[in-house]
Amino acid sequence: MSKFIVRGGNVLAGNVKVSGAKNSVLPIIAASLLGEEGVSVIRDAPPLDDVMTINKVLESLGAAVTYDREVITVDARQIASCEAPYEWVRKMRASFLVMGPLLTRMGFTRISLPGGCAIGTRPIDQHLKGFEAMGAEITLGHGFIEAKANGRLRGAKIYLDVASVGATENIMMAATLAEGTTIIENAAKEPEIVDLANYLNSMGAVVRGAGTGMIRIEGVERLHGCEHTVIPDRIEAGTFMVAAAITGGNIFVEGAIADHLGPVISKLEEMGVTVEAQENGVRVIADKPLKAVDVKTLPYPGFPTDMQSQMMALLLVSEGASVITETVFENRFMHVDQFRLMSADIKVEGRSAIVSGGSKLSGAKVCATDLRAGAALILAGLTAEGTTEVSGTHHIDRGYVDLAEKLSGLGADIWRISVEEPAPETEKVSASVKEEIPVLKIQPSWA
Ligand SMILES: CC(=O)N[C@H]1[C@@H](OP(=O)(O)OP(=O)(O)OC[C@H]2O[C@@H](n3ccc(=O)[nH]c3=O)[C@H](O)[C@@H]2O)O[C@H](CO)[C@@H](O)[C@@H]1O
Ligand SMILES: C=C(OP(=O)(O)O)C(=O)O
Repeated sequence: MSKFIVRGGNVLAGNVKVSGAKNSVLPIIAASLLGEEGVSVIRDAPPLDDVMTINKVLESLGAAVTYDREVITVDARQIASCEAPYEWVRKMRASFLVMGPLLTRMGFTRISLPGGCAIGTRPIDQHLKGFEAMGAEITLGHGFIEAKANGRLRGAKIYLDVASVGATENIMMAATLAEGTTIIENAAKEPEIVDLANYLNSMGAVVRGAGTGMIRIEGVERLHGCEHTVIPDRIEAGTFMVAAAITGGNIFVEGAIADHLGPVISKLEEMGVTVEAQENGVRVIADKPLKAVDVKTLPYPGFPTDMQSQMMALLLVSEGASVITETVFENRFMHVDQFRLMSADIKVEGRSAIVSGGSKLSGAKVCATDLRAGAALILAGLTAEGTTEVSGTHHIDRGYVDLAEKLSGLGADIWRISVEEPAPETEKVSASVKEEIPVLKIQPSWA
């Protein structure tokens, strides 16, 4: 177990490079199960714990997977099992994305129910509705879902009740090998959907309209491996943009695609931050006091829910009161209690949080309740008075590559310590002090 230790007060400046997008690479790795011929080569695959998990899922299904210096190869010519084991699906909901590829290619799949998580119940009804419309028989029981196709899946017209990212991806993948045409209406429009569609098309699929609310897929007989480079992670980029703003800094976020970050850039500009879109990235300069703004999360192209907690950290140090409304997940304010430990003044009323900004945050011992909450607490720690200790780092490692190293490269006083486990709260504190180590490149356990 480990913790991040952050000493607040440094102004961040310099250049930071964004890694490949977690939310692109995960469905893309799942999609590589569709390749009956050849091998897939996926470049700019970030060394994240989630990537390790989905690679393990593929291996458990019989695919051969290698990972070397951000390049993944997947040889899925032989599939030995159609069952995604509980131990992996429990760790990461995106494991459920192997369902569409397995069902359409193998005609059968059995997968553990992903269940809820810290940010909401996260049902999968829209995924299943899509598979059923394509002719699959779905059975649920004993914590598993079984899906069976009698022959090939059939193309269908599917209207999603919510523009779900995962359901759009799962159905799109299933439709690539279905007989005939599938149309997904009210499809999610996220850049990661477009990246997946580009990958599928490179495999020989025929997917049109990705990035709009209507996606049309013409089924083909077979798909093959291909080469693909994953898009930069817009949420990691947004997190560094907030790091610049919260410390009054000047950061060039290399690789950030301004087009993917429209609402985040707009909100930062409304607050008084200067954002310059450049050819290979985005420069963020914060040289004046920040103004409070209201934020409402929405599906893309609205403000991303995955940036909500980081934005809350920023609004805590801005002048005035702001209202943050979370419309995507029903329980994504778990970080509020942790911010309160840092002397934040936030009231939650239903789906809205009223943030009273302008007072100095104080360093405290806090815990990441989910991935983005962890990043947000680190951001708050960068500006807080004194030292902040952030535990729950396993959440952060799911989605950020070398976060402490990248921030310290920009001048932040942040490092990671290992902590002995298990121990009662009081003992953990002394362990953390005892085992302080300088910033070093933390290798993922599987590298
Ligand atoms: C690996 C990945 O890409 N994760 C992202 C993906 O998650 P994920 O794909 O799980 O998110 P969805 O877009 O599916 O969820 C959005 C909303 O739809 C609801 N819903 C979803 C499916 C369904 O069958 N029924 C249903 O009601 C969910 O409970 C949620 O309230 O998009 C989210 C929303 O941008 C992001 O926060 C996650 O980082
Ligand atoms: C919620 C997130 O991811 P996941 O869907 O993988 O839990 C996230 O990236 O913030």
